[in-house]
Amino acid sequence: MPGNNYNCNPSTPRSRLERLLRERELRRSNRFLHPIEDGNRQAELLGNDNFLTEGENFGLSSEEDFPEGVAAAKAFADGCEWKEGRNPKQRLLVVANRLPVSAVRKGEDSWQLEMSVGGLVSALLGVKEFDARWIGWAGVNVPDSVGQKALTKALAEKRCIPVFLDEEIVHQYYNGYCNNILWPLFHYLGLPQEDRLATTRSFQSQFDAYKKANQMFADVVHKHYLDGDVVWCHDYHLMFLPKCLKEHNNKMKVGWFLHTPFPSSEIHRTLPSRSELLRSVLAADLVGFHTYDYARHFVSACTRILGLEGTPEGVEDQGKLTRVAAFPIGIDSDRFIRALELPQVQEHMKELKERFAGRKVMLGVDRLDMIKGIPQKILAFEKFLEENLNWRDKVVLLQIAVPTRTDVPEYQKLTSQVHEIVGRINGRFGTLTAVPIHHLDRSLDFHALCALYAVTDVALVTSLRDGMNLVSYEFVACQASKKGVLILSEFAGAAQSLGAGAILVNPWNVTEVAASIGYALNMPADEREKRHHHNFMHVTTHTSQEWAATFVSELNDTIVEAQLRTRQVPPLLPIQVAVDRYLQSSNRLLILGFNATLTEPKDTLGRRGGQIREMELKLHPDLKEPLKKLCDDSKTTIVVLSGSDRSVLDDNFGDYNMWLAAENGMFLRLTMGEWMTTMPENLNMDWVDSVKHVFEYFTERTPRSHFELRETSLVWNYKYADIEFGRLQARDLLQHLWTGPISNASVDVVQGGRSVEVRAVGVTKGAAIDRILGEIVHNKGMKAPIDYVLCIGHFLPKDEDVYTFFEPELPSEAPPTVPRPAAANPAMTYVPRISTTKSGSKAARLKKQRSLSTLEKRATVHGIGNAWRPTLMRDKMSLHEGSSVLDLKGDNYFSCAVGRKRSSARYLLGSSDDVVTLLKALAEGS
Ligand SMILES: O=P(O)(O)OC[C@H]1O[C@H](O[C@H]2O[C@H](CO)[C@@H](O)[C@H](O)[C@H]2O)[C@H](O)[C@@H](O)[C@@H]1O
Ligand SMILES: O=c1ccn([C@@H]2O[C@H](COP(=O)(O)OP(=O)(O)O)[C@@H](O)[C@H]2O)c(=O)[nH]1
Repeated sequence: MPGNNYNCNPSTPRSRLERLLRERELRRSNRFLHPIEDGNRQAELLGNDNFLTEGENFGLSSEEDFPEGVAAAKAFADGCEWKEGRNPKQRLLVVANRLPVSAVRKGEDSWQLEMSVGGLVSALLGVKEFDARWIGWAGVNVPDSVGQKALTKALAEKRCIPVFLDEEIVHQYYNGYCNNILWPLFHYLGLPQEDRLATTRSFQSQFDAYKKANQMFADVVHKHYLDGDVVWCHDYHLMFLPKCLKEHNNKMKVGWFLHTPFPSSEIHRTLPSRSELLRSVLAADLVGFHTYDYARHFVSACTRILGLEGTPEGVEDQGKLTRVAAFPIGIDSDRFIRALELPQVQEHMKELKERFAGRKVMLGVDRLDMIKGIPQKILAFEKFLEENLNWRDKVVLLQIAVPTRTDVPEYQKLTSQVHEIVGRINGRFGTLTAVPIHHLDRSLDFHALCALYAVTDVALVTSLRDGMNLVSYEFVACQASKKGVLILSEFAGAAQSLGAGAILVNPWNVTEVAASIGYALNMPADEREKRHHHNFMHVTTHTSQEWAATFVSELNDTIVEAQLRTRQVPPLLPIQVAVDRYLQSSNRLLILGFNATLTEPKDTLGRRGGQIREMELKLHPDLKEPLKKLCDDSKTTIVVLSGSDRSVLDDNFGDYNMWLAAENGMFLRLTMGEWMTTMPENLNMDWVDSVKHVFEYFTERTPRSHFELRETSLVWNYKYADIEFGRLQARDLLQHLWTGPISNASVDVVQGGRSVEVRAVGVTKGAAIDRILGEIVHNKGMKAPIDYVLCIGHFLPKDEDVYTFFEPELPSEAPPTVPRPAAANPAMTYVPRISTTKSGSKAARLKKQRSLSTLEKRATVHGIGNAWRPTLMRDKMSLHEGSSVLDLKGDNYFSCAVGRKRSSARYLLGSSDDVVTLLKALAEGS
């Protein structure tokens, strides 16, 4: 129980930032307090070079440790603080396509396990803070159960759990969808160009295999999952996994991290399965990227492609927030630093120095992948040799090109291409005893790699795109004595962290890279030292341990924050209760919004394709019948309260027996009667023309935006425009309005999700309902109090006062009553200012609406109606006998927000389809 380990403390961090700062301090002091323990762990690890024995490595250790990140997160969550010493490690299920070990079959039931190559594996090897298990594919097809059983057992010793994928799935999912479609696309190489038709044809079957494979990973997770585990999904192979996991168990803590770049939304939108993949990832609680740019691209794809809301925190869909943030990965730098002290590494270094004595060593270490820019690198080196005769026998380029994804044709082509260029250059510049390029199509073991890093003068990383590139980090970690130079592609994520110390290049610019090689080789010692120092500090402080601890602790926080948010979300409307109470009541009032309450719900496609159709507001066809029935019930009064103008309400509801309140309640009519205005007197509308001018300007300059000129307000709507451009334009528009046309005007500016509305002060639904209610009570000559109110709408926050209007001041308070009014005022004490107007031109109506209704005149004559008062008239209202207009008995009030999660309404309904269900039930019941 977390509670046992924590102690409530007033200094408990209250905010995320505060907690992260606290955690950082804890981590630092822990490093200082437990250096030996840490050293032992390294020695243990290094003693088993490149191999994982039980209980060591990537957080798979069984030894107890100091789980600061988790403890602090829990402390934050519980409002308590980590108390003392040791705490059980948090269980972590790491799910990645590739296991840290790949299996080679040695017999029917015997297996040899080899270290897998790649940055993802390297980084996760450094994660030691957790009680982790790794779920993934062992890189081999095991069709027989004997083999599967034996391999499962062998892997269990490394705390690895296999997912068995057959050859066909691997072909379609890994070689096909992952490495031939997603990988090039995410690295800006586009969808496969050659054999386009074949690709298009095979696309669907590959995507199906991708989903199937993800489900297979999910099935294994379910088998091993225990309550409270954190499930951390990795990379583009498993974008479908968060959805599979959450569908099975919504309580699971799920994080997803992408190790590659996430491209601009313009690239992502070319992918046929673009929306499905984004939605699946959004099922996670926390989504992480290496850099802020990738995170920004992802959020932008969600807003542009899915039409969701991007916030500084992440992506919001119907009140559900998926947090999106940047978590730059690092390496286990100590592991490299310590390795350099080992005798076998020193021996390697000596050999290398002797072998290349008198020549400067340049190094490239990459998987043989088109994103790594190996041909570009070699061509730049060739150019350097061409232009610098004096360096030809004084420099050597060692290129380690680790074979990868060899079943994918693009990779096979790349291999031949690189071989061809290397051969040509060596033929051109080589001598009988030496060649300028040593190209190795193989991987090196850890010690050989460390030695190579340490003797290198210039490391050359020319990735065309790269999620991070850990080779550059490893090189820096091994250069404490040599202080060599790093030439780094500006398109690698690492450029954002090591950019200050490295020489940044555009790998496509061969001339620039060649010149940088010259600059690096000739760089004076003091400049090298300064640059190295800067990068070394970064690499040794931003480690893979920090990366994982931060991600997991943020994930824990995100879940706690989501729980807090959920607690603030009103519950769903208990439809049956609302119906039962309705049936038991005798004087009911139903206040219904129009847009998104009584209209048909719009799906995303409709939003993109049906602007014209959608802009014309139409009553949900399924509502016609129940609404008619409810309107004809003498015990029920219905008001449609909308921001729309009168003609829209006339068109949709003219045939029903109900009250229409247009323009946020500023105009009112019983469908049998004429329009009246409830507008406050002296409503100053002088600002309208200048605001209209500004709205016109922005509408012209924002494609697919439009504006509505209403009598009491103007609305500029950019719902259908490019969302980011729309927001920028809205910001400009507001800035312009505030400093100009409305700087002194008595207006309210209401910002909707995708709209800006300017209204005269006092034009809110809440203020209007007060006056509308008065008019209804008067018009009906109500004798008995209203004993049931149902108020449903998709109202903007500014208009939510309509929900609170009917709430009692205090929960236990009796409904408002007022003393019996004076005889001089026979009807009631409320003072509506209502005047009749007829439909006509807007200008004509604007003039007419100022005339007074009989009711208003009467009130004025009695000396109480001169001005509209913003106070709650509800509290002053009473019936003839002095009893209150409202007698809701506390519980007979159902306020309900449709399609919103944050609301002051008592209840929620998902969409207007739920409104249909409810109104049908009310109609049927009565
Ligand atoms: O598993 P493979 O198909 O053999 O590929 C190896 C790995 O390549 C990619 O690595 C990425 O992760 C690194 C660490 O975050 C990052 O530095 C690098 O820029 C990326 O390319 C891939 O994302 C991994 O899933 C693969 O395992
Ligand atoms: O012969 C080799 C060459 C590379 N690597 C490792 O492969 C990883 C490459 O990671 P990087 O992030 O640079 O790129 P990725 O291959 O993941 O795209 C680094 O940790 C290297 O140490 C290795 O173990 N043996």
